[in-house]
Amino acid sequence: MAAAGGVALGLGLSSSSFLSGSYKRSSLKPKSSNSAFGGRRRKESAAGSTTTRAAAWPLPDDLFLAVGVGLPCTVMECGDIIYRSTLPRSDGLTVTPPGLALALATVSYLWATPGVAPGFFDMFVLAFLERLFRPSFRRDDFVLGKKLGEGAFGVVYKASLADPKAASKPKQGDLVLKKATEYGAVEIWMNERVRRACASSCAEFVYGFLEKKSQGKGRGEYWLIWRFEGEETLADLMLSKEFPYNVETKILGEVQDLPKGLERENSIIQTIMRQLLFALDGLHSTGIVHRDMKPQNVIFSEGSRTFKIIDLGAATDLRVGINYIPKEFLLDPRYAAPEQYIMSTQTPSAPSAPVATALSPVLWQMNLPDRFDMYSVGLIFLQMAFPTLRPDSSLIQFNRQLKRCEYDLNAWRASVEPRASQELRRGFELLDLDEGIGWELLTSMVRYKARQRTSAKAALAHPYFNREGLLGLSVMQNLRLQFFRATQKDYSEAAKWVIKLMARSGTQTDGGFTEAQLQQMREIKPRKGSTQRNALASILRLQRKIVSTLNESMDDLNRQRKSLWWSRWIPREE
Ligand SMILES: Nc1ncnc2c1ncn2[C@@H]1O[C@H](COP(=O)(O)OP(=O)(O)OP(=O)(O)O)[C@@H](O)[C@H]1O
Repeated sequence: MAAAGGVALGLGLSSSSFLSGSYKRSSLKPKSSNSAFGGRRRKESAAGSTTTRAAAWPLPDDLFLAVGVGLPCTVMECGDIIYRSTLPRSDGLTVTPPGLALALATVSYLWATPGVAPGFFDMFVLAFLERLFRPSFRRDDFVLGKKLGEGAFGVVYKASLADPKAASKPKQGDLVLKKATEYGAVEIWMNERVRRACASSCAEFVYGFLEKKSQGKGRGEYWLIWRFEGEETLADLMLSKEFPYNVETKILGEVQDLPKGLERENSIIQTIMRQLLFALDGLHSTGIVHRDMKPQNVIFSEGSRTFKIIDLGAATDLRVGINYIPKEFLLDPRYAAPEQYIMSTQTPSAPSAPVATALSPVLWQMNLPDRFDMYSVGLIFLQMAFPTLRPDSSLIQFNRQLKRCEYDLNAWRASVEPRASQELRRGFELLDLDEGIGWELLTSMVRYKARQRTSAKAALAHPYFNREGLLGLSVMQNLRLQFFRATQKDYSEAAKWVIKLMARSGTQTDGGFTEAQLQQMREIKPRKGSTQRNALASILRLQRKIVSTLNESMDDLNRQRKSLWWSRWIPREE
């Protein structure tokens, strides 16, 4: 009966692995050379097209038992059933070109911005560990100092620890405390995410907690704690007449031994821009879009001598779909890009966090949401170069002018340059240094179409940040510049040109398109009166309605699911 037991165990295994098991060769001796088990033939089509194979044993009472299912030997390697040496080796992986391509594609997808694999690691390992070792604080642990600011999302104070000697509390030094009135939990999540993914991009976050209301009624308040980075924001520094020289000493620790002038100012602005883009690239690479980039939200960190980003209250984490609501409208009109939404309005609200993470590279590539911040940084660059555009009123006026020029900076320049003031002309001169490389970078950021704007990573690789300017570019850097220029071109103009060309040369006999046909291609409108067309239109309308209803119900479901998911991460009341 040992054989019967063995057969039962062997169900579903291929005959090769089956035979390398506990059978003794003698007990399996076939009666004929082409039948593995003698007595019965395998149920296998001659062409090998069937995948079902029956194997049976003669048992003592001529009883046949057990059926195995496996691939036919025409498909898989079975080897000679008697001599093991002829069986295929089971020593591991065979690398094939399609397999390798598939593996590479999978790895690139998992690591493409904003990063599916790092996202899962962050969500299920790092965030979990951080929660275990999180220190605990209460509002009473701090003494509030002067008010630093009050915005739409809360009140910010300078603060210090009530008992600096207390164990398990953060190191000495001043802190910043924010009592969040809105989106407190989201801001805590964002800051914790940034601390794990790109700590140097933003002000150092210490902790966030939920404090019960003193009377025990209501939801309680969220408090956020950061290390105090410094007294001045970029906005404060830009207000000074000394800008950008007032930043030079802060960044370098000393004044450069150079005469004051455009070259020196340009190199200081370059350093500020590099630091800003570096910080922003850190956020974008991890799937966070700030949505409120402005000089007021860039603080100079005295400790690291760099500019850091603050105020993640309006930020959105597209890796896990947190605070991402397509219909939401959150922006500062002075610095906001012309598009109202960072994601297409056709995109439904993000699904549950793990699903959102898995799909995030697709959504990111479809919408390029980071380009919203790039427009704002472009405006900061513009304000640094043109002192006249620094006051709010001038920036608002500039925005109006740019809108009139259809967001084309070159058109704006052409309209203002002939009657420009001395100060405005100086700004153009600064950006025109090194064959206009600064102007080129600026125009690649401030564009109407998000897709045509450069990313923070590409901007950092721009030759503007090369110290010696264009003349000092190596062959590789020159190639990179050519590539950058090629990717920045507006190909819609080229498409229009091709269409025009086709119209001119096209005739029906030549097989080309006539002007009338092209017009039809441009605006395909349904003709009236066709019953077939009307029926098709009704079906399409119905289909659209079903899809939008489904999306809305999915959104509702996801909102409920997400609120459950959220409760795991939001700090509980202390
Ligand atoms: N880590 C920090 N170190 C030093 N100062 C800080 C820090 N964080 C915030 N500040 C100061 O507090 C001010 C307000 O901070 P923040 O912008 O985060 O608050 P807010 O309530 O969201 O304000 P708003 O809505 O106006 O942007 C900042 O302008 C800055 O001067």
